[in-house]
Amino acid sequence: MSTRDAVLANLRKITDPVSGQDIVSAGLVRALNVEGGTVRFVLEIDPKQADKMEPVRATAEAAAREVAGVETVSAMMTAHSEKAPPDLKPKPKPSQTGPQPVAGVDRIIAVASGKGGVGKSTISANLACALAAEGRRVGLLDADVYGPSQPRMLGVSGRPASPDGKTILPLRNHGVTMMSMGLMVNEAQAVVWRGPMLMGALQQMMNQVQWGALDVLIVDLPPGTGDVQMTLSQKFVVDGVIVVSTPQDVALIDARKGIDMFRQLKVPIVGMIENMSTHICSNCGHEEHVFGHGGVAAEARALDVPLLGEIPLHLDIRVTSDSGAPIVVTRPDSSQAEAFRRIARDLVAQGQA
Ligand SMILES: Nc1ncnc2c1ncn2[C@@H]1O[C@H](COP(=O)(O)OP(=O)(O)OP(=O)(O)O)[C@@H](O)[C@H]1O
Repeated sequence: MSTRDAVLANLRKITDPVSGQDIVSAGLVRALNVEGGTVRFVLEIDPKQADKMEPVRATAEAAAREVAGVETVSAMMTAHSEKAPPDLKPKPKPSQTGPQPVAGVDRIIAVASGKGGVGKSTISANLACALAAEGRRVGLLDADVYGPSQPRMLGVSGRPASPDGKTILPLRNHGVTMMSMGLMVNEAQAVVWRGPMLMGALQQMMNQVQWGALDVLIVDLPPGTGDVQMTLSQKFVVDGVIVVSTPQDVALIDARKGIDMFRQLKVPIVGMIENMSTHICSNCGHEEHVFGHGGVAAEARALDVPLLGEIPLHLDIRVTSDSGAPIVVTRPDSSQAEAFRRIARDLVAQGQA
């Protein structure tokens, strides 16, 4: 029996609590894909049943893992669609193993940081919205499984649908097409994810999400130099990476490590952005250098990479991000928004985005 048939046989032993049938006969198992020891599939469910179905997903994952030769399993849940026919055909193996482009996507720009909490997601969201305002067709993939924040920042929620069982429909707001790994996995599960599962999920996000025709896909990476960064750079043609840092020494040391890694992976460095550069008091407009100022500019010079811009630390940037409409959308004429918009315009002018 092939691994695929053995996986299906095990999945047939699991009952769908909604229909009472086994989950394969009930048509819940979609996009089953076996590649070497890695098994991936989607459980297509009614979003109202998400809580009830989470144990089923976990059981299905465990059942697939019991099959001899299977090392890693990733099962995701997507919203149910009445029209979807079951799709259990194996996908053709990619002919090449080097970095691949993503269909319909002109450029992929990653946004990285060495350290967490330096504002990488805030910058990704604002840049995406600013590029959309410049008329670019923009996608934003939140690849930060450990702390997905783009659904909150762009004000979208709900589980993405999969109308054909093969592709996943992204969400859209503020002119940006968005998908987050956080919308597919629950956070408690994501924190224990390791290399192969992350790799599988990232590949699914890049290849199975219907991005449509995009001028640029921005990938908001997790902080640091881990599996997601490596997989993205090795499996996909990443046209450039933007490294975000605060001016503090600790953040800069980690940013330098990040730049070293991307250089080794042969990903071009688009430049660095200094975030929380100066603090502007929202009451009196007084400027203060809370984390020092100019540290990133000096580091960029030392590393011979461009400094793309400096974003002030301002309460409105945080409040607008937290409320689901980034500052470039809510207050496009403010000086804070202008800091992002200038970077976006420069990226367009340089042909980067
Ligand atoms: N320039 C800024 N001014 C004010 N607040 C900011 C600024 N940049 C980011 N923040 C706030 O700092 C917090 C961390 O930002 P964000 O989530 O973007 O960081 P991150 O680097 O993506 O973090 P993580 O590593 O956890 O993914 C958020 O509450 C955000 O609103």
